[in-house]
Amino acid sequence: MIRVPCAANLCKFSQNALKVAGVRSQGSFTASSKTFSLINPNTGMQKIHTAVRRIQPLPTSIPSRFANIRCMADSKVFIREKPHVNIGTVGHVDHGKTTLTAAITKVLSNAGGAEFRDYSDIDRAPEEKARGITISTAHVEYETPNRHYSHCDCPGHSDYIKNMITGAAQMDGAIIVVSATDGPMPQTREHLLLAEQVGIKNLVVFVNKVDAIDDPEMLELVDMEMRELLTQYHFDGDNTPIITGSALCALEGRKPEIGLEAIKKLMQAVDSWIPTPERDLDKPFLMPIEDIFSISGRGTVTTGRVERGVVTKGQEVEIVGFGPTLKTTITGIEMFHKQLERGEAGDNMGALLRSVKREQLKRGQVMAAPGSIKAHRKFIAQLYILTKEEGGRHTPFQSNYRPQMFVRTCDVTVILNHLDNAEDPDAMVMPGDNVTMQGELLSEVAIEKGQRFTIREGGRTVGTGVISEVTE
Ligand SMILES: Nc1nc2c(ncn2[C@@H]2O[C@H](COP(=O)(O)OP(=O)(O)OP(=O)(O)O)[C@@H](O)[C@H]2O)c(=O)[nH]1
Ligand SMILES: [Mg+2]
Repeated sequence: MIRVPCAANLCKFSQNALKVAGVRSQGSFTASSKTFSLINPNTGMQKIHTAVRRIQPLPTSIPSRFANIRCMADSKVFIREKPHVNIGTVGHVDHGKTTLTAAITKVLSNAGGAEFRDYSDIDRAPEEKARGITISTAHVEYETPNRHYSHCDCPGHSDYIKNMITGAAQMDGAIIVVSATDGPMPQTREHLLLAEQVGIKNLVVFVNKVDAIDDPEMLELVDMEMRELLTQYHFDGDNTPIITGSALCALEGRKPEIGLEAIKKLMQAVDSWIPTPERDLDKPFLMPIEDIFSISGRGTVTTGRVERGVVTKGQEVEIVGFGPTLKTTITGIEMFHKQLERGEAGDNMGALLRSVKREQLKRGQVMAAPGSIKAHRKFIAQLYILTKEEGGRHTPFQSNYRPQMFVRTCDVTVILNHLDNAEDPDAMVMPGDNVTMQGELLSEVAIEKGQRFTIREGGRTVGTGVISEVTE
């Protein structure tokens, strides 16, 4: 059963259709609306369905793959499929992230691609519980002629840090806002560093508040400084689009040359410079192993939820983690007690394996397309350490800290140390800190750059992290 995160206003028919498809909404239903849309978080495809008496419009494969339901106010039947991209505004405090978010919705709402969201509406961000950590984020939705966007804006610096490390609202790209009056400031740098470490590859720069400067040379300076910084953090400093304008003017409908027009230019740059993320279905197959059974007369079966890619009966796979990689062939795929020819991202399936013994397998290994992932022992990660209030540690720790690391279905002891080139190798890591550390796992596990994980100690989560580099 999938729970639908947002409240949906759907009529009785849609409710039934969803029920049959195995989708459960947390919201209440009303009898007013006739169409609703489903956004597939894996493929980013958005489908708008019409509610009808018969429950046909929802194919049975929907439940595992669609997670969001949004109600469309009008009752016209239309199907729209646009690629979906997650972005956000980042940058130094007060540089205009929230004003820009509101301005984007205003400009796009005039073109029919958004619902206007007022500044106060966005800034009063709801608190989200992401893996036990409360993060304030506002999610705003809009679309350009080419793509559908979910846009995340956080109220405070620490919320950005948590959000980017936990991936509460994963960003495929971001708009970095920098005020023309100040130029890049400490949090501009910090967000660039974080963006790099969590694997965001493309950024667009918005130089804001140009209405408030008298000296146009200031703009050249900010442009130069931003390109230098981008290059320093391994972004494409030479070619990254830098748009100048005023979010406030756009929001207040003044000076269209730096208001409205700048926002249009910005969204064109976002459309073209931030690539559509590769769909999970197109990636090489990977399923973390949750459980292992041996079925007498048939062989060994592994179960789990397919994280990415597609697998078919007869396909060769590798079992990676805890010891040497094993090669085997999938001789059968089963879902809900039915034999199938293929499984794909989002499916919970069981795989019957050729000539592998139950004793050779372990929860925490992954089953993957050959050569697509390897087991490793050492890595560098960006970590956020929970505060006492967030259920984390009450006391700081130092190098040689040994919590349990949870990654996919695996848990393994990890030794965390300050980096070899750390300024102070004895430095304390305090609850609430954001630190870069190197980790050494006691057993080899399938990990890769960008992999998120949590660290736990005595049964409670004390931190969360993302791997920025695999070193050994
Ligand atoms: N003159 C001028 N002021 C602006 C512009 N954009 C935003 N501001 C003002 O700058 C201040 C900060 O704007 P916000 O949008 O709240 O900035 P923020 O980056 O979201 O700030 P935090 O969420 O606190 O980090 C507000 O007073 C805005 O009205 C602009 O284009 N021109
Ligand atoms: Mg803000």
